[in-house]
Amino acid sequence: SIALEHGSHRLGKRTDEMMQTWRNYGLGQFIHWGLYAIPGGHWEGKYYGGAAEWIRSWKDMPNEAYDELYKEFDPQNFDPRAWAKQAKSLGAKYMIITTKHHDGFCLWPSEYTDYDVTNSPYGKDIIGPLVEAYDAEGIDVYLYFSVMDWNHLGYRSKLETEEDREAYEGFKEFTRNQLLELLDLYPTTKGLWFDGTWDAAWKEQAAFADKLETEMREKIPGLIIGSRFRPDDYGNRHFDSNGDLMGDYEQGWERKLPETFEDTKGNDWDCVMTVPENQWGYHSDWRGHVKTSFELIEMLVKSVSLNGNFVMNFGPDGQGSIREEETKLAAEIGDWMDVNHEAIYGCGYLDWKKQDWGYYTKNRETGKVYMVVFNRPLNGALRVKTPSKIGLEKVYSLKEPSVTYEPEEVHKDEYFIHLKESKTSKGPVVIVIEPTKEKQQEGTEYQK
Ligand SMILES: COc1ccc([C@H]2[C@H](O)[C@H](O)[C@H](C)N2C)cc1
Repeated sequence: SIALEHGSHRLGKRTDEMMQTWRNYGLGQFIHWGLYAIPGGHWEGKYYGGAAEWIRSWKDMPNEAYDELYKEFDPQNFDPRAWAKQAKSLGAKYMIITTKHHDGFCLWPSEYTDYDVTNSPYGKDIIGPLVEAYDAEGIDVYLYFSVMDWNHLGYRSKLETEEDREAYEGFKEFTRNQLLELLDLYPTTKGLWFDGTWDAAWKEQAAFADKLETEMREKIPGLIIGSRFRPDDYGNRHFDSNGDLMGDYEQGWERKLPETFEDTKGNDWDCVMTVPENQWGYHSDWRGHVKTSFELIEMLVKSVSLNGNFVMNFGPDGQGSIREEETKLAAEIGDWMDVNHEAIYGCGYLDWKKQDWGYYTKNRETGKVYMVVFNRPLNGALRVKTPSKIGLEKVYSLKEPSVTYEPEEVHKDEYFIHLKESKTSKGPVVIVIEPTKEKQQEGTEYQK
Protein backbone atom coordinates (compact mmCIF):
# COMPACT_ATOMS: atom_id res chain seq x y z
CA SER A 1 0.00 0.00 0.00
CA ILE A 2 0.98 3.62 -0.49
CA ALA A 3 2.35 5.52 2.50
CA LEU A 4 -0.14 8.28 3.29
CA GLU A 5 -0.04 10.93 6.00
CA HIS A 6 -3.55 12.23 5.28
CA GLY A 7 -5.40 9.21 4.02
CA SER A 8 -8.10 7.28 5.81
CA HIS A 9 -7.49 7.24 9.56
CA ARG A 10 -9.67 4.28 10.37
CA LEU A 11 -10.10 0.89 8.80
CA GLY A 12 -13.55 -0.59 9.10
CA LYS A 13 -16.69 0.97 10.44
CA ARG A 14 -17.13 3.25 13.43
CA THR A 15 -18.97 1.29 16.10
CA ASP A 16 -19.58 4.08 18.64
CA GLU A 17 -23.03 5.10 19.84
CA MET A 18 -23.41 8.18 17.60
CA MET A 19 -22.51 6.21 14.51
CA GLN A 20 -24.87 3.37 15.46
CA THR A 21 -27.61 5.99 15.81
CA TRP A 22 -26.71 7.37 12.36
CA ARG A 23 -26.77 3.85 10.88
CA ASN A 24 -30.26 3.24 12.22
CA TYR A 25 -31.89 6.45 10.92
CA GLY A 26 -33.09 5.01 7.60
CA LEU A 27 -34.79 8.22 6.43
CA GLY A 28 -33.47 11.78 6.40
CA GLN A 29 -34.63 15.15 5.10
CA PHE A 30 -32.33 17.43 3.08
CA ILE A 31 -33.30 21.13 3.00
CA HIS A 32 -31.77 23.37 0.33
CA TRP A 33 -32.72 26.94 1.09
CA GLY A 34 -31.02 30.24 0.25
CA LEU A 35 -31.03 33.25 -2.06
CA TYR A 36 -31.50 30.99 -5.11
CA ALA A 37 -35.07 30.36 -3.87
CA ILE A 38 -35.93 33.99 -4.72
CA PRO A 39 -35.43 33.73 -8.53
CA GLY A 40 -36.64 30.10 -8.35
CA GLY A 41 -35.06 29.13 -11.68
CA HIS A 42 -36.11 32.21 -13.65
CA TRP A 43 -34.51 35.56 -14.41
CA GLU A 44 -36.07 38.50 -16.25
CA GLY A 45 -38.82 36.24 -17.50
CA LYS A 46 -36.44 33.59 -18.84
CA TYR A 47 -36.53 29.95 -17.73
CA TYR A 48 -33.28 28.43 -16.42
CA GLY A 49 -33.03 24.72 -17.21
CA GLY A 50 -30.23 23.93 -14.78
CA ALA A 51 -30.38 23.23 -11.05
CA ALA A 52 -32.05 26.28 -9.44
CA GLU A 53 -29.33 26.65 -6.78
CA TRP A 54 -26.79 27.04 -9.64
CA ILE A 55 -28.61 29.92 -11.35
CA ARG A 56 -25.75 32.30 -10.49
CA SER A 57 -23.59 30.35 -12.97
CA TRP A 58 -26.13 30.86 -15.77
CA LYS A 59 -24.83 33.12 -18.52
CA ASP A 60 -28.22 34.93 -18.62
CA MET A 61 -27.92 35.94 -14.99
CA PRO A 62 -25.20 38.53 -14.22
CA ASN A 63 -23.26 37.67 -11.03
CA GLU A 64 -23.85 41.20 -9.77
CA ALA A 65 -27.62 40.74 -10.10
CA TYR A 66 -27.48 37.49 -8.12
CA ASP A 67 -25.22 38.99 -5.45
CA GLU A 68 -27.77 41.76 -4.85
CA LEU A 69 -30.53 39.24 -4.07
CA TYR A 70 -29.68 39.25 -0.35
CA LYS A 71 -31.34 42.68 -0.25
CA GLU A 72 -34.63 40.91 -1.06
CA PHE A 73 -34.28 38.01 1.41
CA ASP A 74 -37.22 38.47 3.78
CA PRO A 75 -39.03 35.09 4.14
CA GLN A 76 -42.03 36.13 6.25
CA ASN A 77 -43.59 32.66 5.91
CA PHE A 78 -40.58 30.92 7.46
CA ASP A 79 -41.93 28.71 10.26
CA PRO A 80 -39.24 26.32 11.53
CA ARG A 81 -41.63 24.56 13.92
CA ALA A 82 -44.01 23.81 11.04
CA TRP A 83 -41.12 22.45 8.98
CA ALA A 84 -40.01 20.26 11.89
CA LYS A 85 -43.55 18.98 12.48
CA GLN A 86 -43.88 18.08 8.81
CA ALA A 87 -40.51 16.26 8.93
CA LYS A 88 -41.76 14.37 11.99
CA SER A 89 -44.89 13.25 10.18
CA LEU A 90 -42.78 12.29 7.16
CA GLY A 91 -40.84 10.01 9.51
CA ALA A 92 -37.42 11.60 8.99
CA LYS A 93 -34.98 10.81 11.78
CA TYR A 94 -32.43 13.43 10.75
CA MET A 95 -32.30 16.65 8.75
CA ILE A 96 -29.45 18.24 6.77
CA ILE A 97 -29.73 22.04 6.28
CA THR A 98 -27.70 24.20 3.89
CA THR A 99 -25.93 26.67 6.15
CA LYS A 100 -23.99 28.03 3.14
CA HIS A 101 -24.33 26.80 -0.44
CA HIS A 102 -21.89 27.53 -3.27
CA ASP A 103 -23.10 31.17 -3.53
CA GLY A 104 -21.52 31.89 -0.13
CA PHE A 105 -24.65 33.39 1.47
CA CYS A 106 -24.77 32.37 5.13
CA LEU A 107 -28.08 31.51 6.79
CA TRP A 108 -26.47 32.14 10.19
CA PRO A 109 -24.96 35.33 11.66
CA SER A 110 -21.30 34.83 10.79
CA GLU A 111 -18.73 37.17 12.24
CA TYR A 112 -16.44 36.39 9.28
CA THR A 113 -18.54 37.81 6.47
CA ASP A 114 -21.20 40.48 5.85
CA TYR A 115 -22.81 38.21 3.25
CA ASP A 116 -25.23 36.68 5.74
CA VAL A 117 -28.83 36.88 6.97
CA THR A 118 -28.14 39.69 9.41
CA ASN A 119 -27.55 42.02 6.45
CA SER A 120 -30.78 41.02 4.72
CA PRO A 121 -34.20 42.60 5.40
CA TYR A 122 -35.05 39.45 7.35
CA GLY A 123 -32.12 40.22 9.63
CA LYS A 124 -32.32 37.17 11.90
CA ASP A 125 -30.58 33.81 12.30
CA ILE A 126 -32.28 31.03 10.29
CA ILE A 127 -30.14 28.09 11.41
CA GLY A 128 -30.61 28.50 15.17
CA PRO A 129 -34.43 28.36 15.14
CA LEU A 130 -34.29 25.38 12.76
CA VAL A 131 -31.89 23.48 15.02
CA GLU A 132 -34.10 24.26 18.02
CA ALA A 133 -37.32 23.24 16.26
CA TYR A 134 -35.90 19.95 14.93
CA ASP A 135 -34.23 19.10 18.24
CA ALA A 136 -37.62 19.66 19.90
CA GLU A 137 -39.16 17.10 17.52
CA GLY A 138 -36.36 14.64 18.27
CA ILE A 139 -34.93 14.92 14.77
CA ASP A 140 -31.11 15.13 14.68
CA VAL A 141 -29.66 18.09 12.78
CA TYR A 142 -26.68 17.97 10.42
CA LEU A 143 -25.14 21.03 8.81
CA TYR A 144 -24.48 21.14 5.07
CA PHE A 145 -21.49 23.37 4.27
CA SER A 146 -20.09 24.17 0.83
CA VAL A 147 -16.32 24.71 0.84
CA MET A 148 -16.62 26.24 -2.65
CA ASP A 149 -17.72 29.85 -2.05
CA TRP A 150 -18.34 32.05 -5.08
CA ASN A 151 -18.67 35.15 -2.88
CA HIS A 152 -15.33 35.05 -1.07
CA LEU A 153 -12.53 37.00 -2.78
CA GLY A 154 -9.94 34.47 -1.68
CA TYR A 155 -11.77 31.47 -3.16
CA ARG A 156 -9.93 29.81 -6.08
CA SER A 157 -10.86 26.70 -8.05
CA LYS A 158 -7.19 26.19 -8.87
CA LEU A 159 -3.90 27.62 -7.60
CA GLU A 160 -1.83 28.87 -10.52
CA THR A 161 -0.04 32.00 -9.36
CA GLU A 162 1.65 33.12 -6.18
CA GLU A 163 -1.23 35.59 -5.79
CA ASP A 164 -3.68 32.67 -5.96
CA ARG A 165 -1.83 30.87 -3.20
CA GLU A 166 -1.72 33.90 -0.94
CA ALA A 167 -5.41 34.63 -1.48
CA TYR A 168 -6.28 30.98 -0.86
CA GLU A 169 -4.51 30.99 2.50
CA GLY A 170 -6.95 33.69 3.58
CA PHE A 171 -9.82 31.63 2.20
CA LYS A 172 -8.67 28.55 4.15
CA GLU A 173 -8.55 30.56 7.38
CA PHE A 174 -12.03 31.95 6.63
CA THR A 175 -13.35 28.42 6.00
CA ARG A 176 -11.87 27.12 9.24
CA ASN A 177 -13.27 30.11 11.16
CA GLN A 178 -16.77 29.58 9.78
CA LEU A 179 -16.78 25.86 10.54
CA LEU A 180 -15.57 26.28 14.13
CA GLU A 181 -18.08 29.13 14.52
CA LEU A 182 -20.93 26.88 13.36
CA LEU A 183 -19.97 24.20 15.88
CA ASP A 184 -19.74 26.81 18.64
CA LEU A 185 -23.13 28.32 17.77
CA TYR A 186 -24.96 25.00 17.25
CA PRO A 187 -23.32 22.43 19.60
CA THR A 188 -26.23 19.95 19.27
CA THR A 189 -25.16 19.38 15.64
CA LYS A 190 -24.53 15.66 15.10
CA GLY A 191 -22.49 16.01 11.94
CA LEU A 192 -21.48 17.96 8.85
CA TRP A 193 -22.39 17.26 5.22
CA PHE A 194 -19.66 18.81 3.09
CA ASP A 195 -20.00 19.78 -0.54
CA GLY A 196 -18.05 21.81 -3.09
CA THR A 197 -14.75 20.01 -2.49
CA TRP A 198 -13.97 18.87 -6.03
CA ASP A 199 -11.76 21.89 -6.92
CA ALA A 200 -8.06 21.36 -7.71
CA ALA A 201 -7.19 24.04 -5.14
CA TRP A 202 -8.95 22.12 -2.38
CA LYS A 203 -7.49 18.81 -3.47
CA GLU A 204 -4.04 20.19 -2.58
CA GLN A 205 -5.15 20.82 1.00
CA ALA A 206 -4.76 17.33 2.48
CA ALA A 207 -2.84 18.51 5.56
CA PHE A 208 -5.07 21.53 6.21
CA ALA A 209 -8.28 19.51 5.85
CA ASP A 210 -6.91 16.71 8.02
CA LYS A 211 -6.01 19.11 10.83
CA LEU A 212 -9.33 20.92 10.53
CA GLU A 213 -11.33 17.70 10.59
CA THR A 214 -9.48 16.67 13.75
CA GLU A 215 -10.21 20.06 15.32
CA MET A 216 -13.92 19.73 14.52
CA ARG A 217 -14.07 16.21 15.93
CA GLU A 218 -12.40 17.45 19.12
CA LYS A 219 -14.91 20.26 19.43
CA ILE A 220 -17.88 17.90 19.19
CA PRO A 221 -16.84 14.33 20.09
CA GLY A 222 -18.60 11.77 17.93
CA LEU A 223 -19.23 14.29 15.14
CA ILE A 224 -20.13 12.49 11.92
CA ILE A 225 -18.31 13.62 8.75
CA GLY A 226 -18.63 11.83 5.41
CA SER A 227 -16.21 11.08 2.59
CA ARG A 228 -16.70 14.38 0.71
CA PHE A 229 -14.56 16.57 2.97
CA ARG A 230 -10.92 15.53 2.95
CA PRO A 231 -8.61 14.99 -0.01
CA ASP A 232 -5.75 12.60 0.71
CA ASP A 233 -2.03 13.28 0.04
CA TYR A 234 -2.65 12.78 -3.69
CA GLY A 235 -5.93 14.68 -3.91
CA ASN A 236 -8.15 11.59 -3.80
CA ARG A 237 -11.55 12.05 -2.17
CA HIS A 238 -14.16 9.59 -0.97
CA PHE A 239 -11.54 6.83 -1.08
CA ASP A 240 -7.84 7.40 -0.44
CA SER A 241 -5.02 6.25 -2.72
CA ASN A 242 -5.17 2.81 -1.08
CA GLY A 243 -8.93 2.56 -1.68
CA ASP A 244 -9.82 3.09 1.97
CA LEU A 245 -12.88 5.16 2.84
CA MET A 246 -12.25 8.75 3.90
CA GLY A 247 -14.49 9.95 6.72
CA ASP A 248 -17.23 8.03 8.49
CA TYR A 249 -19.47 7.01 5.58
CA GLU A 250 -19.56 7.16 1.80
CA GLN A 251 -21.24 10.26 0.38
CA GLY A 252 -20.93 9.36 -3.29
CA TRP A 253 -24.58 8.45 -3.94
CA GLU A 254 -26.06 11.71 -5.17
CA ARG A 255 -29.28 11.20 -7.14
CA LYS A 256 -28.31 7.60 -7.65
CA LEU A 257 -28.46 4.36 -5.68
CA PRO A 258 -26.16 1.33 -5.46
CA GLU A 259 -27.61 -1.71 -7.23
CA THR A 260 -26.00 -4.47 -5.16
CA PHE A 261 -24.46 -4.84 -1.72
CA GLU A 262 -21.07 -5.19 -3.44
CA ASP A 263 -21.55 -1.70 -4.91
CA THR A 264 -21.50 -0.37 -1.32
CA LYS A 265 -18.18 -2.08 -0.55
CA GLY A 266 -19.76 -2.94 2.81
CA ASN A 267 -19.39 0.70 3.94
CA ASP A 268 -21.95 2.94 5.59
CA TRP A 269 -23.41 5.33 3.01
CA ASP A 270 -26.20 7.82 2.35
CA CYS A 271 -28.09 8.57 -0.85
CA VAL A 272 -29.29 12.16 -1.27
CA MET A 273 -32.19 12.44 -3.72
CA THR A 274 -34.08 15.22 -5.49
CA VAL A 275 -37.82 14.98 -6.13
CA PRO A 276 -37.49 16.25 -9.72
CA GLU A 277 -34.56 14.94 -11.76
CA ASN A 278 -32.11 17.64 -10.68
CA GLN A 279 -33.45 20.47 -8.53
CA TRP A 280 -32.19 20.98 -4.99
CA GLY A 281 -33.08 24.65 -4.48
CA TYR A 282 -36.59 25.93 -5.18
CA HIS A 283 -37.50 26.04 -8.90
CA SER A 284 -40.99 27.42 -9.60
CA ASP A 285 -41.36 25.39 -12.81
CA TRP A 286 -40.51 21.71 -12.26
CA ARG A 287 -40.14 20.02 -15.64
CA GLY A 288 -39.30 16.43 -16.53
CA HIS A 289 -40.06 13.53 -14.23
CA VAL A 290 -41.23 14.33 -10.69
CA LYS A 291 -40.97 11.26 -8.45
CA THR A 292 -44.10 9.82 -6.85
CA SER A 293 -44.26 8.74 -3.23
CA PHE A 294 -44.27 5.12 -4.44
CA GLU A 295 -40.92 5.68 -6.20
CA LEU A 296 -39.45 7.51 -3.22
CA ILE A 297 -40.58 4.75 -0.82
CA GLU A 298 -38.95 2.18 -3.12
CA MET A 299 -35.69 4.18 -3.07
CA LEU A 300 -35.89 4.42 0.73
CA VAL A 301 -36.48 0.68 1.13
CA LYS A 302 -33.78 -0.18 -1.41
CA SER A 303 -31.32 2.07 0.48
CA VAL A 304 -32.09 0.44 3.82
CA SER A 305 -31.93 -3.04 2.24
CA LEU A 306 -28.34 -2.19 1.20
CA ASN A 307 -27.34 -0.77 4.63
CA GLY A 308 -27.70 2.91 3.65
CA ASN A 309 -29.73 5.97 4.61
CA PHE A 310 -32.05 7.72 2.18
CA VAL A 311 -32.21 11.53 2.33
CA MET A 312 -35.13 13.18 0.48
CA ASN A 313 -34.65 16.78 -0.56
CA PHE A 314 -37.01 19.71 0.15
CA GLY A 315 -36.53 23.15 -1.44
CA PRO A 316 -38.58 25.81 0.37
CA ASP A 317 -39.58 28.85 -1.71
CA GLY A 318 -38.29 32.42 -1.35
CA GLN A 319 -40.94 33.27 1.26
CA GLY A 320 -40.08 30.24 3.42
CA SER A 321 -43.00 28.01 2.45
CA ILE A 322 -42.73 24.30 1.67
CA ARG A 323 -44.25 23.81 -1.78
CA GLU A 324 -47.44 21.78 -2.09
CA GLU A 325 -45.86 18.94 -4.11
CA GLU A 326 -43.41 18.29 -1.27
CA THR A 327 -46.13 18.62 1.37
CA LYS A 328 -48.21 16.01 -0.49
CA LEU A 329 -45.24 13.62 -0.79
CA ALA A 330 -44.38 14.08 2.90
CA ALA A 331 -47.94 13.14 3.83
CA GLU A 332 -48.06 10.07 1.54
CA ILE A 333 -44.67 8.76 2.64
CA GLY A 334 -45.54 9.57 6.25
CA ASP A 335 -48.76 7.54 6.00
CA TRP A 336 -46.78 4.54 4.75
CA MET A 337 -44.11 5.03 7.43
CA ASP A 338 -46.79 5.24 10.16
CA VAL A 339 -47.67 1.62 9.36
CA ASN A 340 -44.33 0.23 8.18
CA HIS A 341 -41.50 2.12 9.97
CA GLU A 342 -40.53 -1.11 11.77
CA ALA A 343 -39.08 -2.31 8.46
CA ILE A 344 -36.97 0.87 8.17
CA TYR A 345 -35.73 2.18 11.52
CA GLY A 346 -32.84 0.16 12.91
CA CYS A 347 -32.84 -2.06 9.82
CA GLY A 348 -30.22 -2.96 7.27
CA TYR A 349 -28.91 -5.55 4.84
CA LEU A 350 -29.95 -9.21 4.91
CA ASP A 351 -27.87 -11.72 2.92
CA TRP A 352 -30.82 -13.73 1.57
CA LYS A 353 -31.02 -14.01 -2.21
CA LYS A 354 -32.66 -10.89 -3.71
CA GLN A 355 -36.05 -11.73 -5.25
CA ASP A 356 -38.05 -9.91 -7.94
CA TRP A 357 -40.96 -9.04 -5.66
CA GLY A 358 -38.95 -6.41 -3.75
CA TYR A 359 -36.47 -6.05 -0.91
CA TYR A 360 -35.56 -7.67 2.38
CA THR A 361 -34.58 -5.59 5.38
CA LYS A 362 -33.43 -6.99 8.69
CA ASN A 363 -33.83 -5.40 12.09
CA ARG A 364 -30.31 -5.30 13.55
CA GLU A 365 -31.57 -5.71 17.11
CA THR A 366 -34.36 -8.30 16.84
CA GLY A 367 -33.18 -10.20 13.77
CA LYS A 368 -36.72 -9.91 12.39
CA VAL A 369 -36.85 -10.03 8.59
CA TYR A 370 -39.12 -7.78 6.51
CA MET A 371 -40.25 -8.57 2.97
CA VAL A 372 -41.20 -5.26 1.36
CA VAL A 373 -43.25 -6.21 -1.69
CA PHE A 374 -43.26 -3.72 -4.57
CA ASN A 375 -43.86 -6.16 -7.44
CA ARG A 376 -46.75 -8.49 -6.59
CA PRO A 377 -46.33 -11.65 -8.72
CA LEU A 378 -49.37 -12.42 -10.90
CA ASN A 379 -49.75 -15.76 -9.10
CA GLY A 380 -49.36 -14.06 -5.70
CA ALA A 381 -46.60 -16.50 -4.77
CA LEU A 382 -43.60 -14.77 -3.18
CA ARG A 383 -40.47 -16.90 -3.49
CA VAL A 384 -38.17 -16.94 -0.47
CA LYS A 385 -34.79 -18.67 -0.50
CA THR A 386 -33.07 -18.85 2.85
CA PRO A 387 -29.50 -19.83 3.63
CA SER A 388 -29.53 -23.45 4.72
CA LYS A 389 -30.43 -24.24 8.33
CA ILE A 390 -32.60 -21.12 8.61
CA GLY A 391 -36.35 -21.82 8.81
CA LEU A 392 -39.38 -19.52 8.73
CA GLU A 393 -40.76 -19.74 12.25
CA LYS A 394 -43.52 -17.16 12.07
CA VAL A 395 -44.73 -15.20 9.03
CA TYR A 396 -47.33 -12.47 9.25
CA SER A 397 -48.49 -9.15 7.85
CA LEU A 398 -46.80 -6.12 9.44
CA LYS A 399 -49.98 -4.08 8.98
CA GLU A 400 -52.28 -6.78 10.41
CA PRO A 401 -50.24 -9.30 12.46
CA SER A 402 -53.37 -11.45 12.81
CA VAL A 403 -52.96 -12.19 9.10
CA THR A 404 -50.46 -15.05 9.26
CA TYR A 405 -48.84 -17.11 6.51
CA GLU A 406 -47.91 -20.78 6.23
CA PRO A 407 -44.89 -20.90 3.92
CA GLU A 408 -45.11 -23.71 1.37
CA GLU A 409 -41.71 -25.44 1.13
CA VAL A 410 -41.23 -26.00 -2.59
CA HIS A 411 -37.55 -27.02 -2.49
CA LYS A 412 -34.89 -27.36 0.21
CA ASP A 413 -34.65 -23.95 1.93
CA GLU A 414 -36.99 -22.50 -0.68
CA TYR A 415 -40.58 -21.46 0.03
CA PHE A 416 -43.61 -19.84 -1.55
CA ILE A 417 -45.51 -17.36 0.58
CA HIS A 418 -48.96 -16.84 -0.93
CA LEU A 419 -49.95 -13.20 -0.62
CA LYS A 420 -53.26 -12.57 1.16
CA GLU A 421 -52.93 -8.81 1.30
CA SER A 422 -55.85 -6.94 -0.19
CA LYS A 423 -55.01 -5.51 -3.57
CA THR A 424 -56.16 -2.09 -2.40
CA SER A 425 -53.15 -1.43 -0.21
CA LYS A 426 -51.73 1.88 -1.54
CA GLY A 427 -48.03 1.47 -0.88
CA PRO A 428 -45.90 -1.68 -0.84
CA VAL A 429 -47.03 -4.37 1.61
CA VAL A 430 -44.66 -5.65 4.25
CA ILE A 431 -44.54 -9.22 5.51
CA VAL A 432 -42.61 -10.06 8.66
CA ILE A 433 -40.61 -13.25 9.02
CA GLU A 434 -39.34 -14.39 12.38
CA PRO A 435 -36.60 -16.77 11.25
CA THR A 436 -35.77 -19.79 13.38
CA LYS A 437 -32.36 -19.87 14.95
CA GLU A 438 -29.94 -22.08 13.05
CA LYS A 439 -31.73 -25.46 12.95
CA GLN A 440 -29.66 -28.03 14.90
CA GLN A 441 -28.49 -30.64 12.42
CA GLU A 442 -29.38 -34.06 13.92
CA GLY A 443 -26.40 -35.72 15.52
CA THR A 444 -23.95 -32.86 15.31
CA GLU A 445 -22.51 -32.33 18.79
CA TYR A 446 -21.77 -28.64 19.34
CA GLN A 447 -18.40 -28.14 21.02
CA LYS A 448 -19.08 -26.98 24.58
C1 LIG B 1 -21.18 19.72 -10.79
O1 LIG B 1 -22.25 18.90 -10.41
C2 LIG B 1 -22.81 19.20 -9.21
C3 LIG B 1 -22.15 19.99 -8.29
C4 LIG B 1 -22.75 20.28 -7.07
C5 LIG B 1 -23.98 19.75 -6.77
C6 LIG B 1 -24.58 20.09 -5.45
C7 LIG B 1 -26.02 20.50 -5.59
O2 LIG B 1 -26.14 21.90 -5.78
C8 LIG B 1 -26.63 20.04 -4.26
O3 LIG B 1 -26.22 20.89 -3.21
C9 LIG B 1 -25.98 18.66 -4.17
C10 LIG B 1 -26.18 18.01 -2.82
N1 LIG B 1 -24.56 18.96 -4.44
C11 LIG B 1 -23.80 17.74 -4.79
C12 LIG B 1 -24.65 18.96 -7.68
C13 LIG B 1 -24.07 18.68 -8.91
